Amino acid sequence: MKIQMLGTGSAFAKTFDNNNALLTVDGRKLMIDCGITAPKALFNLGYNFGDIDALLLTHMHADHIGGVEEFAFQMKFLYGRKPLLYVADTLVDPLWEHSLKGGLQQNPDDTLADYFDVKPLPEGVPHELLPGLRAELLLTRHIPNKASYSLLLNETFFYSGDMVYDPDLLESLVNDRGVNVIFHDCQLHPPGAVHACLPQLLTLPAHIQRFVYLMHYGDDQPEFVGRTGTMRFLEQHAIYDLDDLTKK
Ligand SMILES: Nc1ccn([C@@H]2O[C@@H]3COP(=O)(O)O[C@H]3[C@H]2O)c(=O)n1
Ligand SMILES: [Zn+2]
Ligand SMILES: [Zn+2]
Repeated sequence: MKIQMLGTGSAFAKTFDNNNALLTVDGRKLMIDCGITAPKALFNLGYNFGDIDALLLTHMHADHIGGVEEFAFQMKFLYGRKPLLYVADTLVDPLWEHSLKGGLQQNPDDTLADYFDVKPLPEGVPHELLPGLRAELLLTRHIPNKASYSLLLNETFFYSGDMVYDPDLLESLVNDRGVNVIFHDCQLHPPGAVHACLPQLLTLPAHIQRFVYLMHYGDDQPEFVGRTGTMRFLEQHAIYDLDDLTKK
C-alpha cells in the first residue's frame, strides 16, 4: 500500500493543503477525505477525479468534505460513473441533508445514491474497501456531540480522523491490536480542545512515539522540526510505502 498526503494542513492552514490522503493498492485508488483544497491538490499532483475508485470520509468538517460536491459533479458529468463512497452509517443522512443536498440536488427525489455507490459502514466492523484494502471505523472523540471516525487500515495502520488526545486508545491499539504505524492529527499549540496537541503527544511513551507520524498541522510547522521527540512529520505530496514505514 502506498499513501500520499494531498495535504497535511490544519483546517486554517494556508501554506499546506487540507489533510486528505490518496491510497494506492494494487493499482486502485481510494481517497481519504476530500476537503476544500482537494480538487486543486489533485490537479497539482497530476491526478484527476477520474483516477479515483473510492472515497472514504471521516467526518463532516469542510477540510474533510468541502470538495465532495465537485467530486460528485465531475464524476457524473465528466466521467459518467459512480465512485464508491464509504462513510459511517450514522453520517450518510447528515452528509446529504446538512452538507451536500443544497448543491447536488437537481430533482426533488435526488439522493447521494445518484452520485455515488454509497456503502454505509458500521463502526467496529472490518470491511474490504478495495481488493487488498480493509478498514475498520473507530468512533473517536473530536467535537462533543458530533460523530467523527478514525480508521484502522489493514489491521495495523491507524489513521486518525480529527481527534482529541486519547493515549489509552493509542496504547491499546499498539499493545492489543498490533498497530505499528500511526498517522495522527497534531495541533502544534495547546490547548488540545478538539485535536491532540503536540505537548500532549510528546507525553506518549517512547514505544508508541516511534510509530507516530504527525499531520494536520498549522503553517508554522517548520519552526517545530526537530521538536517532536521520536515522532516525525508527514510531508504533504511525498509518497510513502507502508512497508517502509513499518520497518523504521
Ligand atoms: N469547537 C470547535 C470547533 C471547531 N474548531 C476549529 O475549527 C476547525 C474545523 O476543522 P478541524 O480540522 O476540525 O479543526 C477545527 C478547529 O480548528 C475549534 O477550535 N473548536
Ligand atoms: Zn480537520
Ligand atoms: Zn474536524
